[in-house]
Amino acid sequence: MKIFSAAQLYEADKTTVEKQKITSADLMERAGTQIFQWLHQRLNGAPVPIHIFCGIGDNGGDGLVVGRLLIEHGYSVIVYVVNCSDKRSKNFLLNYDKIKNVTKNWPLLMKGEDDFPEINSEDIIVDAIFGIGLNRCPGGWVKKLIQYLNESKAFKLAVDIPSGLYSNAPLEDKEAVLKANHTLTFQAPKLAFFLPETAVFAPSFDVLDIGLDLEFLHNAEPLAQLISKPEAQRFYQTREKFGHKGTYGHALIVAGSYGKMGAAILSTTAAFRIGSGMVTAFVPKCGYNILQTAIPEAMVITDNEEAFLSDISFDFEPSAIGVGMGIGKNKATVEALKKLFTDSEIPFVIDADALNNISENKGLLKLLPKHSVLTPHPGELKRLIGEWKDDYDKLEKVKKFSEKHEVVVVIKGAYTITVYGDKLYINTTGNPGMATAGSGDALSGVITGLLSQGYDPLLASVFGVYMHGSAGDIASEQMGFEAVMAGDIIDNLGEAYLDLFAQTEPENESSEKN
Ligand SMILES: NC(=O)C1=CN([C@@H]2O[C@H](COP(=O)(O)OP(=O)(O)OC[C@H]3O[C@@H](n4cnc5c(N)ncnc54)[C@H](O)[C@@H]3O)[C@@H](O)[C@H]2O)[C@H](O)CC1
Ligand SMILES: [K+]
Repeated sequence: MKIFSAAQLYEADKTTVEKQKITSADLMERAGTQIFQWLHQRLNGAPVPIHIFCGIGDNGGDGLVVGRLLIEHGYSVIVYVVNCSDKRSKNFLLNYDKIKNVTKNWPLLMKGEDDFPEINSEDIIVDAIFGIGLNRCPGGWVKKLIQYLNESKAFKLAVDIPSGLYSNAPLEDKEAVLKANHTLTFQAPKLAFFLPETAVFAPSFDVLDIGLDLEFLHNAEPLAQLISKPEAQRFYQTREKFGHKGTYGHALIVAGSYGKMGAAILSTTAAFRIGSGMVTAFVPKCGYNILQTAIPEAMVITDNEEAFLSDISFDFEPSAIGVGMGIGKNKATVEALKKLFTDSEIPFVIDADALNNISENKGLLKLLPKHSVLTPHPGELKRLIGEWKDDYDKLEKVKKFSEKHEVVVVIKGAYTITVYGDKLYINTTGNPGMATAGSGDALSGVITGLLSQGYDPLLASVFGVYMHGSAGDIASEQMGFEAVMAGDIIDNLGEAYLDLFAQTEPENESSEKN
């Protein structure tokens, strides 16, 4: 699924109206009707008080449509107009008139703090104050209203986007954004829903299809691509009936140091579980017995040093190399990396201490084979590219870094974002249970294992991140977030493959769950 900018959505809106020969009011009716249906299906006529806060633009217009339809269906509705300006939009005014046909209780005009209503915790708040047309940070009493609503324990449903959030620009004041419990967003999710500083305001959402012109949406270059099951299914490469272990490559995992041999075990196992034909672990001498005992399927080569890596030499041609998990920052290890990067022509997966060593010895970057995959968590990324002002600045810096060094960067987080040149791929699988030691080692093993099977570096990254997250989701469903350990993620990679094509009950809604 594509993520578009606010400007593109306005453009799509315009094209749709022209091509479908409808009015913009018709489109608003469609949007409002979708929101109404979502609520109606869940409330089923329950007499819960619904407070709808409408701004004076088209987001407010959507709120008025929802209000009218709810009133027509007998719900207990109070509509407020957050009267922050006289510049009411055409479709706001049209629906402001229409709502007066269905109720004697005209919308309440709010002009300041004195007009803030009492809201009980069992009530529902519908936030239709600002949508994607936000053009400045909410201030004055409107900001106070947003704060007042945030303090309420009532369920808060945002229309299109939580008010005060820009769809694709940095946050100015986190005190002036509505903290929605759920957001119903039109046609495509907004970039702000996926970035750490702003995602907290839209912790869950559904995408409502309002029938914007498909040709326009198909041809528009998105800000980012969202990776869910349908995309992952397309990435999957079928295993051949007559394949043999050589068909699926020979991955080399260069990992571990004294006290951190678990990292090597996790990456090696993950490379196997994602489908590598063969996996060799290259570890310091102290890891030999550990690896041979823990993973009998793996081959093991050792360094001359007992406790750290100093000379990474091997006598076969791996089809992919993952390096860095638990290797430490010994000087000799830096030299070993230099030689490894210089001698190899195939792209690497670079993780953990290999990233830290690169950050401290930037010359190593130039030695990296093109299309290598770097998998930093936020701390490692900061060491690599320096500080950033906000999430958007971070993405721009990573894009430049990716372009300059011709590498794929996997920014790990709640929504892991894979960056390649100016393209962004946002993953949708994964959960807080995966914030656990070794989860990153598992991911680097997964990506290395996919590379070894012939997935290209970008696909291996995007698909690997999806599969890793999906395995983590299956693990958490079985045991709860807290109990998940990295090994559980790896153990469920098989289930994640099965889940990829499992038959599921068809959804009877035109919405995408998240
Ligand atoms: N294209 C679509 O997908 C459709 C979107 N719909 C809805 O329309 C809104 C966008 O409406 P728009 O009128 O352009 O903008 P807003 O309603 O978000 O608000 C604009 C309004 O508010 C003023 N304003 C902006 N920021 C502030 C501020 N900080 N303080 C005070 N006033 C502010 C601004 O000047 C304007 O007057 C979209 O989100 C959807 O909900 C359609 O209904 C269906 C098609
Ligand atoms: K809103």
